Amino acid sequence: MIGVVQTAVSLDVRGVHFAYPDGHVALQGVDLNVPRGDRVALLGPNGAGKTTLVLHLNGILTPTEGSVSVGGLTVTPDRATLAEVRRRVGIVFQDPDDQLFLPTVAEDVAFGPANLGLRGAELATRVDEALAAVGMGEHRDRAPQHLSFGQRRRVAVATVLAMHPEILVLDEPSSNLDPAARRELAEILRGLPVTLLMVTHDLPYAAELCERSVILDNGRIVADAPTSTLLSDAPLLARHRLELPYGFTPQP
Ligand SMILES: Nc1ncnc2c1ncn2[C@@H]1O[C@H](COP(=O)(O)OP(=O)(O)OP(=O)(O)O)[C@@H](O)[C@H]1O
Repeated sequence: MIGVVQTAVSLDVRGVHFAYPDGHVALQGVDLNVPRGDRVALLGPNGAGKTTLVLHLNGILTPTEGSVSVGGLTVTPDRATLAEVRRRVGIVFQDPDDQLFLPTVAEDVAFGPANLGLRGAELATRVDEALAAVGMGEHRDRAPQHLSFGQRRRVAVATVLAMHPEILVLDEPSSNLDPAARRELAEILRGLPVTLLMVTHDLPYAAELCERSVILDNGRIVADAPTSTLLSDAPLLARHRLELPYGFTPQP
């Protein structure tokens, strides 16, 4: 087992409402509890509120009503709490270019732990382990902008793993990956001993990686069940604009 994560803590979202400054109500009373070590897929149509919910998990957004806690720590907007929450919750955004901005892969991966105060051998070990976990060690001295999209996605995952997060949140990790890169990323994610929350439109990916799935629609959780149960419910999927690829049958 790779040594990049020490503990996994649970996520507790209670009664979260959120309205954007223009008044648009994006979340309308979301409850979601993820026990330690579980892997949960967050499904739902465009505009359902998935990214808005993710942005609450490390305090980028603050609920209008309700609360979010991470391993028992309630997310509040004060600096000390936010620093600890962001250490515990690592978010891999959909576009890796949002997370890569330094001249080399190794510098990008070192950036977060260096900000936590790590230096020298300890920092080097973090970088080596995170790059090894995503199979990108040999690319450490390359410029991120010269890598393929799938390689940049892996490096973005490494930048988050290097922080030793307890909860890993991924926003559409399989999008724009070729079939081999998609499968390899699934193998990497399956091997990580973290609590995992994955936003995805890729229902087979949810089935492959997550024992449980929730559907968010119109700012509300409308289903929460084992992934195979949920994906076998054709009327439920149709009601929430979710479609299985042709020929895919969920395995119990
Ligand atoms: N900055 C903003 N200001 C106002 N409304 C916003 C803002 N960002 C998102 N919204 C609205 O909030 C709702 C939820 O958006 P969100 O991006 O969370 O959906 P999503 O489920 O992630 O969608 P997708 O699958 O398309 O990524 C949408 O109706 C969207 O138009």
